[in-house]
Amino acid sequence: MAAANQPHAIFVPYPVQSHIKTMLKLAKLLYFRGFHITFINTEFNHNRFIKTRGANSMEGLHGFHFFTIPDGLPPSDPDASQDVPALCDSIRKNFLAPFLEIIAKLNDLALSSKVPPVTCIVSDGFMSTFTVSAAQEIAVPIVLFFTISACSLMGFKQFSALKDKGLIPLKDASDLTNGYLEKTVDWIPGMKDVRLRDLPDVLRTTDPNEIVFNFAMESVEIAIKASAIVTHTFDALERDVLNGLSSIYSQVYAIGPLQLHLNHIQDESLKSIGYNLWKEESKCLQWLDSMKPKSVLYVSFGSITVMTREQLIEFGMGLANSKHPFLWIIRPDLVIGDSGILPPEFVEYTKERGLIANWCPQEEVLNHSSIGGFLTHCGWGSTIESLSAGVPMLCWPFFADQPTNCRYTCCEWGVGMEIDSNVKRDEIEKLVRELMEGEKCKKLKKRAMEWRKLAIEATSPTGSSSLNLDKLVSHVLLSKV
Ligand SMILES: O=c1ccn([C@@H]2O[C@H](COP(=O)(O)OP(=O)(O)O[C@H]3O[C@H](CO)[C@@H](O)[C@H](O)[C@H]3O)[C@@H](O)[C@H]2O)c(=O)[nH]1
Repeated sequence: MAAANQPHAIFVPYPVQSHIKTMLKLAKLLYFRGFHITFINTEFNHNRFIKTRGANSMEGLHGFHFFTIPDGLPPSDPDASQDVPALCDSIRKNFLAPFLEIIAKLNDLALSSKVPPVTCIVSDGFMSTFTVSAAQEIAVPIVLFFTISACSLMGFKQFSALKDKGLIPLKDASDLTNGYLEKTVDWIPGMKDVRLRDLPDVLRTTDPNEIVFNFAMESVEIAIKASAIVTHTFDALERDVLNGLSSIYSQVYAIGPLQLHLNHIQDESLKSIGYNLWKEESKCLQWLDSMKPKSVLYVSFGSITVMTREQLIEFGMGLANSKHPFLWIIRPDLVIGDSGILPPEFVEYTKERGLIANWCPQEEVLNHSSIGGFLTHCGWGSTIESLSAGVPMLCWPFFADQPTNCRYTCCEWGVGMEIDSNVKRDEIEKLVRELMEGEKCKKLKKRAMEWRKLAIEATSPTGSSSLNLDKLVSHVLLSKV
């Protein structure tokens, strides 16, 4: 029997690794504050979790259940990331009906007291195209959780204004290379000196009907109708942009970094329900145990980035020539049309000081005493995890919000150096040396440790993120619409 007055939140992540992980963390935090949780994955991702983590892997928290929605896409490789434009298109067209069916089913179960009635929806900001109307239909509050930085959310939110001003879509493909993207945009609330190229690269299209461009623009516009907006950041890190967002959306809460809140919960059951769609290789931590403090560069490009074999080799030979130890995550689907096998000279040069794995427990890796730097694609999950661990970064943004995160990491927060998009081994060698040794390295590490301290403060019981989370729960999630 479920308690009829227990709050019941439905969680709807955007169906890719990083978003699911961040949403699961917030769901667990609410669970430990007494919420009943229904978490919705696509069938594709649910099956991947079961395949990777085992048949019972989605169990272990009483009152924390999973439901699935078909993703509406043709069958694809069960170990690979999916096609983002196809997903966005399908979300707009196919997700509302099965979502309403789940809500109806839950409310039926509530009639026989098997679950509490649904009281609120916590939707990924990029699922707003169907979740906001569903919440209105059943008259419950809806929180849109953007699992990205405040600066990149602000970047996406400017798309409609940039379009109205005729600045995007691009007039011609030559605008990608003729310096047009260097144009400064000086009127965005809370953002100074950003160039078009620092905004989410989804705007770099010449096609006004491009799917992801329109999907992103629509998602952040619909967000105005939500009860509240949440971002995975903290006030001290992005105060100006958060103030800017508050002038656009009615209630904005920065509640990150979520892992640091979870670190306060001393309950073994927290470990049940894992976050990863790939299996973490624990050999990584054992290998790090054998390395010297702060000596290892961690290299990972997240869950969606892909690259050519030529790019992989440039990274590999740059790492080899830098002579620094490294742990490099090469997902099975990282290299386009290739198994990612590196040339014999790379293997020869690095066999004593390099480890390659398919996937690792990244947050444990970043917090390991042997890690001295992170070569990243600037996904927001990786960026905030690196800031939380006090680890400086080399940045090679690949797509979406990553150019914005890169700009802030390097120019505003002072904890990173950017790698040219046309990656070359000599530049990698030079930047790895700069990050891991010498004067610049000291400055970046000092700054990274300062951000770590502020992140820990924000998630202490009286810190800004903890207070924002308290307010989010009491003023929004437990309120009536
Ligand atoms: O071996 C690995 C590699 C990664 N991770 C985890 O995977 C996540 C990767 O997330 P992120 O760094 O955000 O990268 P993407 O997977 O690329 O994330 C997508 O979603 C993010 C927002 O959630 C966006 O910022 C990115 O641009 C978008 O590509 C992080 O939590 C990592 O800890 C592991 O646990 N082990």
